[in-house]
Amino acid sequence: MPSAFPLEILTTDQMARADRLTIESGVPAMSLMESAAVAIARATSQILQRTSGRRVLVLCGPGNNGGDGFVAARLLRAQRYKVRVASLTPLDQLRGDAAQAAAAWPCPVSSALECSFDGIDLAIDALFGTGLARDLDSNASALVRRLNRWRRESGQNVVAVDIPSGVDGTTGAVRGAAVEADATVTFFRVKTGHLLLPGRLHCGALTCAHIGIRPSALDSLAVETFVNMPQLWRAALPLPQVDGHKYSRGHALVVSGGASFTGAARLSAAAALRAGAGLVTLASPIEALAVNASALTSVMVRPADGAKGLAKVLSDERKNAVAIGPGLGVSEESCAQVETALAPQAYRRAAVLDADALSSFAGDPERLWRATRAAPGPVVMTPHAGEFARLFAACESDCGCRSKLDKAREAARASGAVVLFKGADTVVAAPDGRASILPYATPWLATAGSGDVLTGVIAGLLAQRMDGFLAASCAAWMHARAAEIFGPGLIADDIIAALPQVWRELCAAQQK
Ligand SMILES: NC(=O)C1=CN([C@@H]2O[C@H](COP(=O)(O)OP(=O)(O)OC[C@H]3O[C@@H](n4cnc5c(N)ncnc54)[C@H](OP(=O)(O)O)[C@@H]3O)[C@@H](O)[C@H]2O)[C@@H](O)CC1
Ligand SMILES: Nc1ncnc2c1ncn2[C@@H]1O[C@H](COP(=O)(O)OP(=O)(O)O)[C@@H](O)[C@H]1O
Ligand SMILES: [K+]
Repeated sequence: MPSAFPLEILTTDQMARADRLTIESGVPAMSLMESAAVAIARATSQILQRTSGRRVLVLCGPGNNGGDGFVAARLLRAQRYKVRVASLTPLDQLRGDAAQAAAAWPCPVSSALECSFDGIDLAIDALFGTGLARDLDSNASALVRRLNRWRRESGQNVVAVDIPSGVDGTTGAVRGAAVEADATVTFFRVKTGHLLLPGRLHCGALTCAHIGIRPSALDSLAVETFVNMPQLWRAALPLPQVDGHKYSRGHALVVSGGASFTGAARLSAAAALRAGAGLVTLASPIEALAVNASALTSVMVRPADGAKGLAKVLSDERKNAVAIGPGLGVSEESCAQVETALAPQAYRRAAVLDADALSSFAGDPERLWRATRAAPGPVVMTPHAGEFARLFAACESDCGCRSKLDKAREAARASGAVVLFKGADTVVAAPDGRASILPYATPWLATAGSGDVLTGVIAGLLAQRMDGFLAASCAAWMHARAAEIFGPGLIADDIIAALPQVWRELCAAQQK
């Protein structure tokens, strides 16, 4: 996992407001730019010390991102680095702080469109930052492509100021072309575009520098998007109590598919136990009872055929969280089972819907929303991109300018459920507007059954009565951390086996 960031994630509009509020409160804009440049110069010289490089090219754009570049150039020159500056815009067209920063640069400035990278040890990308308002034009795109080619061919480093130029700071989309950076230094708070793909892949090592904007600038921004890291959900993390017992840790029920599709639900069930549920029962079709029973030890198995059988097993109120979908099969009977799992009850049973529990409603998602909205407790849905597209066509059919985060939020509002939108940049969105973005997950997680394990971890946390949004966020993090601990060669079973180590780390941090 990357080093910790501040919890809040901003859009570029929110960042601009925080900036404005800070300047209105009396902090000079130039002092923010100076602090930003100090952080850039520090990151640059750390890399140059490592590579023993001395020669730096700073590419400056038309706005304040370019202004940061001019100031960083001056600071690095003062540290005796050999610095050249190239500008995308004629200097007489610069305005405000950027013009002031350029005026304080004591050496000649060349045109960025014609600049050479010959003999350069490191390039600073200060072309566009959070003010990027449209796709790069052909000149800027050509420059970015030339920079990327130089980086790949020379093996030298590129440091991006605030965000790699061409990445949309809010959506993470590439606007025509985008810089591929080795390190990105952003300011105050990370932006959504740093963590959503493809933006994250352009950032390299991302750090967030304090530049003098006070946290109180967040007060009026109503920030609802957070980095998915332990700080977000640590206070709600369920831990066994000295005076507790297994029932006080909750009882998760996992619904199994037919005889040839039982592995998925067993993975979920084992993961729910490892996530801390006091008891886990597998509701199995009678035809699959023998295979399930012979493959399980600490997970209990009960016969349950179809929706009726499930209703009978669920008549025990102590089964307070149900996971359904892995290996279930796409059918009308599956729809009926999901409706049974979500049926209004006098008590708050929680539910996780994954895989076939979602796909079974592809032809009539409104039917599923009726059930999720009426459900008595928290409901978490865990679609991957294919399942999301099938179920949330309305959130998908747009001009292409909405981000994964926007889509997940919209889906959560439409369904009244927490939506965990899987992938390398897993987003969790709650119907009340809260959302989290997982900053990192190893691609070794792309292996059969990995999603089934995630479903089980969520069910285990929900059984322990964790809030739906926090449980889904925590599960996504634990899942990713377990995979990171295990490392290369991972299969789904290994995620379950690594969960105790994740708990040990979380408990150790809790005791500090
Ligand atoms: N916020 C803070 O607290 C602090 C922010 N700081 C820094 O300021 C940066 C934000 O500065 P910014 O607002 O001037 O925007 P920036 O990214 O330089 O670009 C805007 C310029 O680009 C132009 N332009 C836009 N798109 C274009 C395109 N496709 N192709 C061509 N041109 C395009 C646009 O022109 P226009 O749209 O007006 O035609 C305008 O001239 C931020 O990333 C950080 O580095 C720090 O100093 C510390 C404090
Ligand atoms: N490239 C990737 N990087 C990080 N995590 C990934 C990547 N691809 C998939 N994952 C994660 O792996 C899991 C796969 O789940 P899913 O697609 O449902 O698989 P399955 O159905 O086989 O269980 C999800 O948690 C997803 O976020
Ligand atoms: K930049």
